[in-house]
Amino acid sequence: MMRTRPLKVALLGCGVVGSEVARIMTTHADDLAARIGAPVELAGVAVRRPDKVRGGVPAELITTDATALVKRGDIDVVVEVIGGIEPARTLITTAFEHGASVVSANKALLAQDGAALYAAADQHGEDLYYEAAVAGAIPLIRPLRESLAGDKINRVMGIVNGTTNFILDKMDTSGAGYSEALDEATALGYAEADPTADVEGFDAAAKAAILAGIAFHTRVRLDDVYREGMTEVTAADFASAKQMGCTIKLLAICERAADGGSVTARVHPAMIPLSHPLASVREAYNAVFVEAEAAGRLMFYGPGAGGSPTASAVLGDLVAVCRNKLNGANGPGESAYTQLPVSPMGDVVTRYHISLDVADKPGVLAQVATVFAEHGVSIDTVRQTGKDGEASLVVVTHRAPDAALSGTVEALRKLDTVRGVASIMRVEGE
Ligand SMILES: NC(=O)C1=CN([C@@H]2O[C@H](COP(=O)(O)OP(=O)(O)OC[C@H]3O[C@@H](n4cnc5c(N)ncnc54)[C@H](O)[C@@H]3O)[C@@H](O)[C@H]2O)C=CC1
Ligand SMILES: N[C@@H](CC=O)C(=O)O
Ligand code: NA
Repeated sequence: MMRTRPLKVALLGCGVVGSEVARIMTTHADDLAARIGAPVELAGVAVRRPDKVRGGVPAELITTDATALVKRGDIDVVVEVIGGIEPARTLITTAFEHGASVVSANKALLAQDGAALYAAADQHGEDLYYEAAVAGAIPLIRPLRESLAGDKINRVMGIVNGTTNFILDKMDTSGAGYSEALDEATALGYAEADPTADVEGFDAAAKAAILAGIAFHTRVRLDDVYREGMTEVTAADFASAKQMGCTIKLLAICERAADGGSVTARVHPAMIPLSHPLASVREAYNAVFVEAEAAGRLMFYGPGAGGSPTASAVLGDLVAVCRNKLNGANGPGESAYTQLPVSPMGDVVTRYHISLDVADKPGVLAQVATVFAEHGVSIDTVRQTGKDGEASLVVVTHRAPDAALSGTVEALRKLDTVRGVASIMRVEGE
């Protein structure tokens, strides 16, 4: 039976995502009401620039006072799509204090203060949903929190940043320059307000922290995630990757240790074979593999960024939260009971692709091989090309602890015959 009194929604932020949320709420109002069992009404929209024309949003709903909006007392759900840490954090906790549940797309905040936000939601009997925060439109958070809640997840690995995937894809396929591709991604609404968050890997690291926390029922914060961005990936790296039958992707990898006693979370560029499903993830699409004990290997794929796809995830959460409100129920809260420590990157077992500029003279190869052996790192393949007394040596290793691999590289740098380390990249997906 349809309730006649509408559920009231406050929208904080009306940028790339917020404007699409407002549009869909308006154009799909009847369907949303039928699915929820009550009408949903946009009761206020907090913006920073009130003079900007916002088609479809009635002028009387616009306010620059987000705090007053969340304190109104008649708001059922606050949708936070302004981003950043403050004032988003205070607005969300104020919303809980004033009887509203929250839907947010804010991965930066959730990765930093998720535990405190969950605690505030729990204290006030409200919901905190954030499907849009990881991998845009792709249903991933709710499958992990709900559908897979009965299974044991051992690994989550994938592409979780649309902007960097877009840039790497353009560099790989059309030879586009980094800045040109970044400008295009920004114009398409994929990039963060400060795109450094994307290209330096902070956005993906925040998502990795969220995914690891949910998957392994523990607390993982942004600072626990090893992070390397993609700004140093060059055309030469792509050429090297091609010679190996690989491409380069920025990956987020969260793993439970084999003994189950710890977890790791990392974000870095990596070479992956062209035959791997992640290699064919193009443009701003995201794809995430989840490996669970009983379920086996699952793959989630779809648009990972952009206003409309992200709004889809926000609207899905809005419907769920509204249903909970009507039923007097709550969705799942934080599940961090395992309290597993997060191990450092040095303990992670990986493979390296190392490209060295060396002197082309007898004994160099043996010298280089000795350094690998001294660090307990086994070599898989070596490729040498030489010209005019100088040579390029490409070494691909077998799996070894990251600390041993980085120690090897440090020692190689000290050899007189090694003129320089042209590139180092991890190899994944084999
Ligand atoms: N754009 C995308 O593809 C995706 C974005 N997200 C997240 O969604 C959130 C919003 O992202 P976008 O819409 O892309 O950003 P945006 O920068 O286009 O929009 C944010 C809006 O919030 C407004 N704002 C900032 N502070 C405010 C305040 N105190 N009061 C009222 N308005 C304020 C800004 O003026 C801006 O219009 C961020 O947390 C972002 O990380 C998540 C997934 C995908
Ligand atoms: N800037 C992010 C937006 C979605 O989370 C991205 O590019 O993936
Ligand atoms: Na999602």
